[in-house]
Amino acid sequence: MSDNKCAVCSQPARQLCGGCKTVFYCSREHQRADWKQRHKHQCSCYKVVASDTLGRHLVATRDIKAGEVIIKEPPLVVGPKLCSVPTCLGCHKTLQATSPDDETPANYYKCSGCGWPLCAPRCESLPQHKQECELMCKNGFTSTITYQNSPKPESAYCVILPLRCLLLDKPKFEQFMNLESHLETRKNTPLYRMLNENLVGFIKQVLELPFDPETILKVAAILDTNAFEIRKMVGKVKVRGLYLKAAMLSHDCVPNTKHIYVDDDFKIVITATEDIRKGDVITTTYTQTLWGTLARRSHLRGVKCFSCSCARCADPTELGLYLGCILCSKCGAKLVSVSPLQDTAEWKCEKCSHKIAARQMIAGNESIKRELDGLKSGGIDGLEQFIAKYSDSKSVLHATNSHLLQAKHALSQLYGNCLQKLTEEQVKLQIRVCEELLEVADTLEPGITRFRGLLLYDLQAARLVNIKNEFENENITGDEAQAYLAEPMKILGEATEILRTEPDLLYLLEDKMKEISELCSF
Ligand SMILES: C[S@@+](CC[C@H](N)C(=O)[O-])C[C@H]1O[C@@H](n2cnc3c(N)ncnc32)[C@H](O)[C@@H]1O
Repeated sequence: MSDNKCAVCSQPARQLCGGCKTVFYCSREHQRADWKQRHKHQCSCYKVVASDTLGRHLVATRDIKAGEVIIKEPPLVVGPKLCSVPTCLGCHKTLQATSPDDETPANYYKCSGCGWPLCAPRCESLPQHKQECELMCKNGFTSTITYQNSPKPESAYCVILPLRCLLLDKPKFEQFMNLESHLETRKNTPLYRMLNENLVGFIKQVLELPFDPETILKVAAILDTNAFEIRKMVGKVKVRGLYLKAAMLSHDCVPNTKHIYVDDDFKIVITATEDIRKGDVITTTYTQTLWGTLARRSHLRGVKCFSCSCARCADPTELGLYLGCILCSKCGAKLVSVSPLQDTAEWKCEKCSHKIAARQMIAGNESIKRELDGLKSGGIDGLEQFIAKYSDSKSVLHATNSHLLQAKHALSQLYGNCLQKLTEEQVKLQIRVCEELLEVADTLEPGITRFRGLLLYDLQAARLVNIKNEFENENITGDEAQAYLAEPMKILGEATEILRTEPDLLYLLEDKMKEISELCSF
């Protein structure tokens, strides 16, 4: 006898909806009736399937249109990252100091129970903090985090999110523990040796909870494998959240969805960025689009414990963009890996017989990465110099090399924030850089992605400034300027449509629209 009940009459049922495979019916009649009334609006457009390469993953059960919401769900649990700047354990905003006056220096508000810094008394009683607070009070634990002028990441936060998982009610905890952990692979890493001391010690000795070390470490490993990094500009939120359905999304280096976080409870909304056909795998990315294959695969192995073999990773040319490649020192053609899914494979020139070893390639990449990382915080000048140096005809980097693209992306963002102050040359460079990045985005993050939306915006804004400059320099007439304005304005419409699906960017959109209407009023 089946335990499943008909969604219409609650009688025992065996017939499963073929679309979402989650709802049962006792008969065809009840299935048809329910479809018309309710289920066609609720039937999910994906199912969870398993394969040897991807493990459990999501597959589209029907054609999905770009812009369609695939999943919207609240988190099972939310909390600070393992090492986090002081963050409110109630509302999860990055903490602001209380306003100092003559008698009281700047400080954080501290929870009256456990002493962890919070925004204000109102955050003490929020449900996500209550249970852990009572437990810490009962065991006499008080946080020692203090206010610092320039807040630094605190590793003390590593205990909070795993503790919240351990405190989930039984059915939720069981669902959580059913997720992939890769615990055996993680156990011998420096991070897990640290967690074995600090996290296990805190849960067992300080809080005296009856969990064995294996379970505690598995909780941390499940979080590392499945949690999403939640970022919200408002309140500078930077925490982690675990979503049961979204955790089933597999990775692809050219994903077909994007996600945003909405409402105070950080619901995740997964949206298709392109049309997805019935039977296609629904994917997200766990890594950085602008990194080359060696860097992406090494990152995925380190943090997610698998070796990616997606179409982009398997292609020595990375879909024709050659992000991870350099130029041959002998003939100037491109050096590509002879076997991109083997990180130790040598790199060979596409034209001549020149070869270099993988370790040389890795060392070269690391050295340029260090140079670029040192510049990113230094502002416009450093990035301009880096781009000029590596765009030189003698450079080993080509226009779509990963390091150059990252520098161009960082520069386009800085330029975009001060467009009206740029020199005419800088405006022209911004146009070139945005055009190049857009070509890359069209291949690697196609469709209605945030990356494309912001680039379209910055490109059109730069084109408008350029038209204004040309008009002021009397290179074009007023009528010509008005005619030239038509195209950027049309493309701005497309950018606005994309960015409308990103509520976090709405205020940015308003600022940019104001700037653009000022630009157009010449
Ligand atoms: C967030 S979980 C996804 C759900 C998981 N597959 C499961 O069965 O529970 C991430 C894990 O899925 C697997 N995975 C996801 N994308 C993959 C890919 N492109 N290739 C190989 N494994 C992948 C890896 O084991 C990874 O650590």
